[in-house]
Amino acid sequence: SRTYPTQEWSLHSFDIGRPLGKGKFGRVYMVRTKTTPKYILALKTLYKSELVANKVEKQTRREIEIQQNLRHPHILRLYGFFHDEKRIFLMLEFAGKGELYKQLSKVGSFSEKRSARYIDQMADALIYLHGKHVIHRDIKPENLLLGINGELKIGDFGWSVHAPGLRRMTLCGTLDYLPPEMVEGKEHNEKVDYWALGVLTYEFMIGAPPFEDRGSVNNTYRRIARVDLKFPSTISAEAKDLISKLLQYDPRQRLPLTDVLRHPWIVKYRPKGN
Ligand SMILES: O=C(O)Cn1ncc2ncnc(NCCc3cnc(NC(=O)Nc4cccc(Cl)c4)s3)c21
Repeated sequence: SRTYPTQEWSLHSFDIGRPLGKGKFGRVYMVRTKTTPKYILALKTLYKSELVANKVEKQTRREIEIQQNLRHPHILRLYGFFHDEKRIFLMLEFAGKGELYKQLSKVGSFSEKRSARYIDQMADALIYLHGKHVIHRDIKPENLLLGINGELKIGDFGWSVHAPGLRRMTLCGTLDYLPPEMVEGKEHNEKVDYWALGVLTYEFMIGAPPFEDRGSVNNTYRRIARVDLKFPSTISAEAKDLISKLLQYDPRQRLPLTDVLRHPWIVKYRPKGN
């Protein structure tokens, strides 16, 4: 393949636009390259001191190495990175419609049709990821973005690893998406993303994750370990069927992603012509 001249990138390569969001480790800015043709990107700044303080510098390196080699329409591109003495800068594909979780919290929950289309795109991206033996491990609405045409983009590979992995729960994000095997600290494989896909499907349609207990972390753990799954009556039988087949305690019982793509609930809402 053609080898591009490794352009030396720096902050001076860009006109800085509006801030897009405030992540945990730094801000994200919309930027435009000064080169012609001009490209619009999202520039994520990560403060080295913060990465060291949170012991995630190794993860950041791993994320950069993993995400730079991924090319998929539903995975946010990481074009490259550069750093100065204080910060690391990630040059990311700009997601024109921003953060999915903001839309979800604005409307409360998505229709079955909108949810099914997102899950169809997620399954496609995860098949690609797992094909490269990468597990995302942090599938949740906060890590999903929307492209300019409303298409889903998985971002933030800050927790992805090459399968299989064993993760200590250092950076405790939300536990709601953790599968039983991770709650129990066992070894895990890409099937953790199958479980998270089931949790995501549930949260898209109901507006809250299935095992959430806002009052107690321990009770959330318990509900996950028991797969204490309840559906409101508003959910269609086909949606319940898919979610139940993904939220299986035994990772080996979880519905393979290729069968997710063929599931009646997904096929029913797939746009005609693809
Ligand atoms: O989301 C927003 O704030 C707003 N927004 N709106 C549009 C838009 N278009 C693109 N990107 C955006 N945001 C950046 C998304 C990320 C992708 N990849 C990341 N990687 C990361 O954070 N890695 C990381 C950090 C700290 C520690 C470790 Cl271990 C890993 S963040 C956009």
